[in-house]
This record gives sequence, C-alpha cells and structure tokens, in this order.
Amino acid sequence: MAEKRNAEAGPSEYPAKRPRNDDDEEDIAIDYNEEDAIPPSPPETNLVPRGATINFSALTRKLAEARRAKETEPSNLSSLDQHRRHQDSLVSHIFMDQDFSWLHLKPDHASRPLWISPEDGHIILEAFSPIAEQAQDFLTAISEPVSRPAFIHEYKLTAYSLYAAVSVGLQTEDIIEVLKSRPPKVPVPDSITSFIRERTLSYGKVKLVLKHNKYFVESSHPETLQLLLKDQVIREARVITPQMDNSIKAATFTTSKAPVKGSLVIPGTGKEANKKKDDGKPAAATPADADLFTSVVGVEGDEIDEDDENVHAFEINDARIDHVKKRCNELEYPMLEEYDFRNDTVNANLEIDLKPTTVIRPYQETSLSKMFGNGRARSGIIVLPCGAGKTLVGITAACTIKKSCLVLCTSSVSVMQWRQQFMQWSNVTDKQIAVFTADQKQRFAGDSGIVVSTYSMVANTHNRSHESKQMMEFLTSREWGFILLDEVHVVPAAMFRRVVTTIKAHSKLGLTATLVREDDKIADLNYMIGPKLYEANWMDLAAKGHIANVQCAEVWCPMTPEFYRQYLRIQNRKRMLLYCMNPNKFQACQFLIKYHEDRGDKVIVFSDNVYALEAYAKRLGKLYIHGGTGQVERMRILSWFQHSPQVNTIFLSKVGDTSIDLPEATCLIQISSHFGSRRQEAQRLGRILRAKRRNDEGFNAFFYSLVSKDTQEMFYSTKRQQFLIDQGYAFKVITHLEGLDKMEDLVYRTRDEQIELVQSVLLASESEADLGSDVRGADGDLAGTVTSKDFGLPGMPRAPAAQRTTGSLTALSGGAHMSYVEQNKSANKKLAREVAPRHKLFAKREKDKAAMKKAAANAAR
Ligand SMILES: Nc1ncnc2c1ncn2[C@@H]1O[C@H](COP(=O)(O)OP(=O)(O)OP(=O)(O)O)[C@@H](O)[C@H]1O
Repeated sequence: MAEKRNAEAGPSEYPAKRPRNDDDEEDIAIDYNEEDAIPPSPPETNLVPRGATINFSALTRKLAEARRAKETEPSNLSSLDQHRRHQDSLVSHIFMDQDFSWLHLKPDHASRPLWISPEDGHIILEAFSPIAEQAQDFLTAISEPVSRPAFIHEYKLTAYSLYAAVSVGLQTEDIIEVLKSRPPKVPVPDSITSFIRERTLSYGKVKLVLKHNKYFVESSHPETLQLLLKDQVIREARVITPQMDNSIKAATFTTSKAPVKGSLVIPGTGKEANKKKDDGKPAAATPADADLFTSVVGVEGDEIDEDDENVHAFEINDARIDHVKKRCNELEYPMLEEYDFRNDTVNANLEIDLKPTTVIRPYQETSLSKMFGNGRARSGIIVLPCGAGKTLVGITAACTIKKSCLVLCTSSVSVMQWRQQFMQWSNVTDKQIAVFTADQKQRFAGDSGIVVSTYSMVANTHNRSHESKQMMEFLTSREWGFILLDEVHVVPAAMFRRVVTTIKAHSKLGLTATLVREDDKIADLNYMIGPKLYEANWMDLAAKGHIANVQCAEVWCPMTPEFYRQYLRIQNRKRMLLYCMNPNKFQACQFLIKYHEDRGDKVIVFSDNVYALEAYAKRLGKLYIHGGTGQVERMRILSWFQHSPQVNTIFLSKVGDTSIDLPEATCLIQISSHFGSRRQEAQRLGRILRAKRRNDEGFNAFFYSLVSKDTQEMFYSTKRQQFLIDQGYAFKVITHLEGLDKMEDLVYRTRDEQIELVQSVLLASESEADLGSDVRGADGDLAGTVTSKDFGLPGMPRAPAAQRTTGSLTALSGGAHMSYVEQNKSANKKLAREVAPRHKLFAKREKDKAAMKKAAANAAR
C-alpha cells in the first residue's frame, strides 16, 4: 500500500533521473512514503484553535472532593474494591477509565519522580526531580521513550523494550526491584510486574554465538535448551559430534562468559540493575568511566573473567540458521546475537585503531558500552540525534571488533563521507578501505578490510554489470565480522531482508536518529537487526553543547485573497502549489533571510517542491541545489556557502535532507515539505544541530516552518512536528513578523504582481505540484543555470558560459523515461508487463514536459 502511494506521489529525486541500471542504482530515494505519503485530505475542520477552554475551577473542586472521599476510605478494601468505589465518585465521570485515584500515593510521593499506569505500562517521570537523570537512564533501558519535553517525560513498557533491556544484561527481578523501590509514587501494580515477568522470562535466555566459525545456541539455562531441543526444527538443525552424548547436559558444553561492565544505578536503592552480573562499578559519571571506555573499545583478553560453569550450548548447522532463528522467535525465545570477536581465529584480524587524537564523547561511549558490555559484540540499534556523531560510534565499533567490516548507507555521498570519516578518525590505510558504488568498484588489499557501499548496490539483483557481479561475489563469498547499517530506518523491511541475508556477518549495528516510520515496519528491525541498545535524549545533548540549541517557530502566512480564492476553487494537486507560492510566504521568507543574514547567520531554505524552489531562489537571487543539479555544481555551491561571505543563503530540495554536513548553517527555513513526515522534519532540523558556533555563549540556531494559514499545510505541519515535540522541542507560532511591512524591495508587494504570480502558478502543469518530481533536472534544461550564469560572484571561479546540461547518455537516448517509477520496483515490473498503460504514461510525460518547458519559458520572461 505504501509503495503504491509512493508511486502515485511521483518519483523522488535521485531515481527520477537515473537510468534503470544497477551501476547507477546506488542511491536509494529518501523515502518519506509510508502512511503519510499521499494522505487523505485532512478535513479543514481539523484546523482547530489551539486553546480549547477547560473549566478548571469545576475540575479543581471535583478533584478536592474526590481527595476528601479517598482520605475517609477504609484501608482494608482491596484495590479493586476501592477502584470500583471510586468509579462512582464525582470525579470518575471526568476521567472515566483513566480514574486511577484508587492507586494510593506513598506518603513521601513528592520526592518520588515516577508514576506507572497499571493499565498500559505508561510511565510518567517528573524530569525536574533531583534523581530524574538516573531514573531516565534506567527508564530508557527498560522502556520506550514516548515523549520527553522539559518537565514531564512519558515512557512505555513494551515487549520489545523489555527484550532490549534483557539483551543489555538486565535481569527480570532486578528490573522489578528497581521499579518497586524508590522512584514510584504509587505501588507498582501487579499487572505491571506480571507483564515484566512474562515478557522477560524467555527473552535473553538464548544466544546465537558464532565461535570458531561455528554457530552455537547458547544459554545459561539448560532447561531452556532442553525445551528448544524438543522442537523438531531445532533438533534437526543441531550438529551432533561424537564427543557429545544425547543428554542435554552432555550435548551442551560450557563456554566462556564475560562480566557485564556497564550498569544502571538508581541512587538510594543501593541496587544496581544488573548487579548479578556486574562487578559493582556504576556506569555513569564516575571515575570508573575511563575503565568503562577501555572495556568498550580496548579490552584485553585477560580482562574477561572466565565463568565456564554456567553456560551451555549446542552447535547448529550453518545452513539452518534462519530456520532456527525463526523457530526460536515463534517459540518466544528470540535469540540474542553476540559475536565473540576476540576468540574468532578463523577470520583475519583487521589492524585498525582510533587515532590517539580521537576522543569519543560520553554518550557515544555509553551507547557503545551497551553493545560491548560483556566483551562480545551484541547486534542491535543505537539511536542518537542528528549531528550527534553516529559515524564515529560506528567507526569505534569497527575499531573494537577489528575484523572485516561492511558499511551500508543510503547514498553515494554518504559512502564518500563514511570513507573520509574512517580516514579522519582511525588509522585505517587507503588500501584497507574500499568503496563499492556505481562509479567505483574497489576491493581492499589483504585478507581483511572495510567496504563502504549503499543498500541499493548490495540489494540489487537485476541488470548487474560484469564488474558489479564480481564485486557482489566478493562480498557474499566471505564472512564479515561486522556490518554497519547507517540510517537503518529508511530502508523498507523487504530490502533489509535481502541485505541481511545476502551478507554473512557475525554482528550487526544499525544507526539512526529517527527510529520512526509511519507504517508498522519499524518493529521488523527488532528481528532483522536486533533490539534497540541505546537511545540518547536530544535535550540532554543540547544542554551539554554536543548539539546546538534550536529555537523552532511556525510562521503563519495568510493567503492573499487571489491565492485563497483559487485554493478553494481548485481541487487537484495544484492546491499545494498555491499554498507554497503564496506571496505572503514569499515575503516572510525574504524577510527572514534578510534578518538572519544581517545577524551573520548562514541560512538554508528547504523546499521539497522544485517549482517553488526555483521560483523563490530566482526571485530572491539565491543559489539552489536540487536533484537535477550536477555533482560538480553541487560541490561548488556548497563550498561557496561554507567559505564565501557573499553566499549566505542557499535553497535545497530534499537532496539536502540527509548526508549534507554543513556545520556553518545556523538557520533553516522550510517553505514546502513532504506532507506529514515526522522523520523529514527531524532530519532537516539535524542540518543545524551540528552548527559550529553551538558553544558560543547564548548561541541559538533557528528553525522556521512557513505555513500558509487556513490551508492543508497547517494540518501537515502539526503532524510533522510531533517527533520533535516528543524530543522536547517547543514550536512557537509567529503570526506577525515585525518590520516586514517596512522592508525595502519586498517582493510581490503590489496586487498586480500577486495576480501575475497566481496566473503563472495556474499556468504551471499539475505535475509541478509533485514533491520531489525533479524531472526538470533529468531533462537538463534548468538545473544549475542560476548558479553559473545569473551570478557573477567576484573572487569565485565562474562556471563555464555554455549552457549546462545534466542529463546522462542514457537520458539522451531516451532511457531516462524508465526511471519515472524507479522507486517502486514491483511497479516497474508491472508496467513492463502492461504495455498499453505504459504508452499512456509516456504520452502524459511528454505532455507534462512540454508544459514544463512552457512554464520555464514564462518564468524566464
Ligand atoms: N567525538 C567527537 N569529537 C569531535 N567531533 C565529533 C565527535 N563525534 C562527532 N563529531 C562531529 O560531529 C559532526 C556530526 O557527526 P556525524 O555526521 O557523524 O553525525 P550523524 O549523527 O551521523 O548526523 P546525521 O544523522 O545528521 O547524519 C561531524 O562533523 C563530526 O566530525
């Protein structure tokens, strides 16, 4: 369904201009499809005023009465009786089934920061409590953060979060004990303790370990292995060697087990969450941190305590791994994957280390301690905010494992960045690191090394060139110690499956900032990659100066009468073009650019809609980059933006959402975006979180979303902000920009100009309204022309005077048409079968192209 909508939404930038050939298929489109790609039109009635009235005095009165009633409650009533009794109280009808007044507060509840819902496992934390920080560490380990604004945080206990907790070494009784002890204001409801017991009983009891190139199912609970071996699928997959007899005791053999070094402490409990395994050293904010880091990235073999007594294992056949994993999942004994890399003598070591000058930050270290806490590499996902340095986390992990490593990312730009960062942070040599992209198919020298590639290059199974086939053989025929999956959330699960099963890797690490999808596929990652090992708090990192403080604002721009009339009249996609091109938005954008340029900020303006992008950039005299802008031109513009005081603003289409590292940027203005995508909003914000000046005193970065008032855009805008609001960002609403009216050279000031603008929008073809349908660039007619011809920037190399074209040879020969539905491969296949509709599509495209050329000519006039 999501794919279908996506196809309807039009091709996204990269695929739209690339021929359907494996060698050009390295980039995957930034995919904001999922449920909100082409969402149903929101009802205009959803544009509700933000301050509904509540009768607080009546509510307070009723609450006081309820409190009085509770104080007179006989104490020997069972909780349930009390519950029922309160259902009849005056306040109950207000809170309905959310009336939890029957849960008695502990006498010292004011100093306790937690409240746990007995019904759905939601946990509320008072973030202003003195022990909130430690409680937060514990809560992020056992539950999913739902929302973390400044004062009150919300978490949720889920089966997956408990799976993750167990996987990083927490034990059932420890979780319950910590929860029951100091923090909660109310006794922990029985429903919660039994949920935790039920869910953690089997989780984490079984591990899949690759040792000496053999797979073992390992557990410190022999009865669990016995139970598994009763299952036919698992029994048949087991390898029986002559040394083992048939009893489980003999069939399992003991193996080494390392202590867990990281731990979680709630002060006052006197209890560490993983006390049973730990040596008692607290993990956070103590001098032992240095040791912890050593345990993470530089463990010597003899630091591991051998505890051969308790761990039992049986070997399973390599070929049956997938079956066994699947079966264990079905039996509710999901296998944790751990790689005992130091005992792997079969795979060659890779002699790489972090450079002595590389210092990883505390949160990077903590995240890695979750992966390497027991001396082995656990597979899973680390979630860090945009710009927080996920790349270095991945590189440190690779330097710890010291085996061949495959890095997969989303675009060829990222591939080059990963390679460059490996060179920057580690002592890896040129010969040890290779890239596999459309243009370069390198192999590393020697037995071990690093390959950086894209998901598409590895997952693609069609139309491979001879060179690519050979490269794939190289990748699939060997055993990888480590696979690093950058931006794990963007790849549809089907794609993951192919990548994860094609490549034989001992351990997997997924990195992302936004573990959200609008569909339900995010849960697949638990099975495909592993549990979430760590998730950082954005606000904490901002407070500590690791990422910038950002002021977020939504600027409401009223539609001009001419634009609004057309907006109400038109029912097709052009409505979107109308709210993007609203003259008041134009003016707000111009004003904000000027205001921030004058303050010394570097501004990025984002527009998903390429028509609007070009129109704004040309009218305001700024440089722009979109999918059709050639690589050289892109690099030139980005370099001017970074180094020239004359280029302080650039316009970017969604090609700039991810992978563009511009630490100079300090202000973002969003004029058009992809419907309700929460992920895109967060990734865009990420462009300014890495601002170089973030540690200047009182420094703030700025993020503006320009929204045309009383249009669908307001609905989408609210939805988009949700992820960031949950991370603690507050969006201010600006309804009036002080000083805008007095601005000189304000564009579209007169009614005539505005009417002319609305006419040109109406003349534009409907396809111009597509988000990211960057076909102009594919035709090579407009991309980059503003940058090379319209701007004479003294002191900068001038682009050649000749007309630029950015189309490839394939495009010239007509092959580019194939890329129209590139993003949806199954749809491509379908189209290939259905000849007639394909012709129609081509005919429509020709029509669109002609209309576009006409519009471009109009715009140029
Ligand atoms: N420990 C560190 N010391 C110094 N600089 C660091 C450290 N970690 C990260 N950085 C810098 O922070 C910036 C952001 O890092 P990186 O690009 O890895 O972020 P990211 O989390 O991958 O962001 P995004 O999700 O937006 O791609 C880079 O310029 C990087 O060099």
